[in-house]
Amino acid sequence: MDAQSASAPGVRVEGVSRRFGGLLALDRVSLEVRPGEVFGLLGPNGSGKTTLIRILTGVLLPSSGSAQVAGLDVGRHPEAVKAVIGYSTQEASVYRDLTVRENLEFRARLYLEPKGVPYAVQETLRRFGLQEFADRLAGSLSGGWRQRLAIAQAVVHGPRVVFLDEPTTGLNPVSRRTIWDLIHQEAMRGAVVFVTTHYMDEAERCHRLALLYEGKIIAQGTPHELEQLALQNARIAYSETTLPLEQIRRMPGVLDGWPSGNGVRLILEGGGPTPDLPLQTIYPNLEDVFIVLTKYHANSGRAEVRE
Ligand SMILES: Nc1ncnc2c1ncn2[C@@H]1O[C@H](COP(=O)(O)OP(=O)(O)OP(=O)(O)O)[C@@H](O)[C@H]1O
Repeated sequence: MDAQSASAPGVRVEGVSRRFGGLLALDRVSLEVRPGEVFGLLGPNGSGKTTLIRILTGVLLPSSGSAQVAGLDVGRHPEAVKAVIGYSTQEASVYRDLTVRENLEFRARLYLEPKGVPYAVQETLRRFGLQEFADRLAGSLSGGWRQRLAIAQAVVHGPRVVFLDEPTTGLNPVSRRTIWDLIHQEAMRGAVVFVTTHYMDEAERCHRLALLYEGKIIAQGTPHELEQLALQNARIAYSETTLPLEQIRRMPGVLDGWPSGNGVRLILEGGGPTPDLPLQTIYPNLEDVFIVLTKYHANSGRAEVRE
């Protein structure tokens, strides 16, 4: 991150709610993301991730609250917001019957003066390692390379804020790793990068995360902070037991459990009774964190956000 991007405005969301008829899809969401940060939005289906991204990309107005993207108010200046962002959804972004270069040119022309297009395209081909595929039809690329192109065209015009909706879904681990390197490359040039993902192991690669649940942010922080927050509310353990899972899940103090290796991985209520099982305490991963925080929120809201 350079000195200029460190002081440039990123994304600020203050008390944003969004209703669809009787449904409150977003409930007083607040967050702030700085240039140079990769920010992960996590949440189950229907938790409001897409609604939040649609608001931040100037497509949808909030019912209440306010949001600024690169210093621009999304409610007052949606068109100006669209000019400073890049957006890539899973399926929609790449035209399969255009070449890689044509795809990039098409997107660059929407944002840049004609004389700036060739350099932006050439530079993006280079940065994304796409030169040797430049004249291939996008439809003939493998899934990993097509996804690389999808991100490349989201950023070809050098946007200040980039939104990537599930950028690695369906890719093998090697391609996923490459895509994450490219995501961090965008943050390093000073962009704000928003990523939605369902893969918990990948969420660890974000600088910070927000967990959305039923339209509310129930926790936000670095992966490490969220792990610590989960540990304030629960204990994660491994038990080498052959007892049936259903029986284990009904034991007092057990919040959840699932098969793992030769035993069971358990989430135990913090400060609750200890089940009569051989237990080995283990450090939580982000999937554990997600389960702990959503369960506590659903039951009592005890693990509410603190920053
Ligand atoms: N245009 C709309 N009209 C009515 N309801 C909507 C509209 N858009 C979203 N919703 C509802 O708002 C809630 C949040 O949806 P949203 O698509 O934001 O969730 P999501 O977290 O992105 O889910 P997914 O992971 O499945 O994409 C859902 O209950 C959804 O049905």
